Amino acid sequence: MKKKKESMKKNSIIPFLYGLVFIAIYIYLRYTAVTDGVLIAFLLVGLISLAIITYNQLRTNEMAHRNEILTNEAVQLTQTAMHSHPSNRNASMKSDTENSTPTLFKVYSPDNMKTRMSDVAGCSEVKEDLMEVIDFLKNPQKYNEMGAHIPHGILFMGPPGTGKTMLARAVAGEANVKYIYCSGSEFVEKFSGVGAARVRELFEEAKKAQGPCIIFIDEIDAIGGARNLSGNDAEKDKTLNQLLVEMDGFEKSNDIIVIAATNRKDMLDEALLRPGRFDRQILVGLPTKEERLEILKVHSKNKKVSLDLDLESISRKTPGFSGAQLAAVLNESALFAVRENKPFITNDFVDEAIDRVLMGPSKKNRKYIDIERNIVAYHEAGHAVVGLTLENAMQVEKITIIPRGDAGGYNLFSEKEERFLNTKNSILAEITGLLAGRAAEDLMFNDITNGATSDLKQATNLARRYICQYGMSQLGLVQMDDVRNLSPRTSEKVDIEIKSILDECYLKSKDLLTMHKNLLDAIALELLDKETIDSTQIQKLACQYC
Ligand SMILES: Nc1ncnc2c1ncn2[C@@H]1O[C@H](COP(=O)(O)OP(=O)(O)OP(=O)(O)O)[C@@H](O)[C@H]1O
Ligand SMILES: [Zn+2]
Repeated sequence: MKKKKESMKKNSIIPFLYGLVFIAIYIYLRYTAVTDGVLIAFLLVGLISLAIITYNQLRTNEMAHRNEILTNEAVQLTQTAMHSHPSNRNASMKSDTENSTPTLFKVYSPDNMKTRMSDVAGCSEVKEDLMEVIDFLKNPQKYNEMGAHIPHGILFMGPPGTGKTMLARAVAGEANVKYIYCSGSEFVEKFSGVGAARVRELFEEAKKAQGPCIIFIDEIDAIGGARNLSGNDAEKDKTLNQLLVEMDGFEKSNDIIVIAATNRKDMLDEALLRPGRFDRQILVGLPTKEERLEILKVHSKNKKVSLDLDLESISRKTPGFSGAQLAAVLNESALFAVRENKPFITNDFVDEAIDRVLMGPSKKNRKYIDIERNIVAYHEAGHAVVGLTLENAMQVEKITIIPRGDAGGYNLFSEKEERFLNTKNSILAEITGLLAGRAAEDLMFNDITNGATSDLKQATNLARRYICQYGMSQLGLVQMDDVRNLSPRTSEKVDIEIKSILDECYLKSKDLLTMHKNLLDAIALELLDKETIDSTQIQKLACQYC
């Protein structure tokens, strides 16, 4: 309240001063040789501008007051939510509403940082990179004496769930330093200056440590997105500017390290990536097969697993899974075991859990009429036949017609061998495989369903990347990644090219299905009988009918 009165007092000084200056000039003019007309004009202009200034000041006062009330409410709500969440028991949330703008970050003392590098499986190169940072935090004087500068800003880039937060916590845990967590989205506010004030307070909190400290900003893209040229988002720009100011203000001897994480580096403002800011950028990508195995080992350590649980085979069946998804698979399997009253997690539970994590819960109670069941069986068999017969296609691990999430059924594919590069032929094979479900429906029933919606979406996106990112199409060696920069003519050309690739792949899949019609029938009939078939059964049918 006191603060509000003070700011109102400060704000009313401006019209008051303006009024004084105005009266002084009027008196001066009155006693000099100006005409009455000039005097009246001066009087009018002066009074109108005084009215405008006073009105603006009153509005600013009102906005600041509303702003304060709303942010106080927001803090109270978040505090309630955080205290009711068990994972936040160790975290203390700052909310100094009396003296400054409320903040929404969590401060952890070194004793509360239990995560270690050994808890993070895989990412050995990333961990190696971070060892130097940990050493600096442990012995800053060693580096300062040598005149060596350690980067104060580190940017983790990579898909969700790949362990970025875990790595930041592990750095703080290993170095035994204070850790402050916040999410970029918490700085996004409608009201002028609130986000910037929160950034200031975040850095003040870090400086309080009077020693090494880590600030982790998750989802930095929420504040660090490219600044708005149209000036529509002035509040967000102010917040980002404040972050830049704070980072530029680091002294050489300062031992605060800011780690930020993003899934969208392309969205970030260039200014953030300049030297002295987030100049060490580390890619935390999806795990390889070996890394998936290591992650599975870490997460199965504290679980009751059967002796024959084949982690190797699970890692093979889960290409593209993040660490978080793998952790979820093992957790889901444990839940299945409890539900079924079994003493251990078995391979069957894990298979079921992979399906669940990938496609959502099964909908066994969803009843198909017979014709729909037939269509789904042929649709899935269509995907499988192309996978089995087309060179460069992925290996089929499992096919099911048990509906899950939005899907009527699905194929689980694995990589024949782990590759880091996609060839032109393997991309075309993937598009052909994606369109094979629709092709089988058309071929067998002379009609088509909306069951291929997600296949078409994936195929179209892949074809677009083939043209616009990889430069593999007839349009040649061009990068047209940013659709916003395409002229209408080029856009049209891209659309025509996408259609031509999809049409070609569709014809190819229809040809393959016609050629291997016996295999298609055999897989569809087996699916209608058993609902789910695994790789051994699939291989058997393939040998018999190919
Ligand atoms: N390399 C890993 N080793 C062990 N566990 C992992 C690994 N990567 C992810 N996990 C598991 O996934 C969970 C989520 O990981 P984390 O929050 O660190 O991911 P993130 O990259 O920060 O995700 P987001 O981008 O969604 O914030 C972790 O708590 C952990 O259980
Ligand atoms: Zn499909």
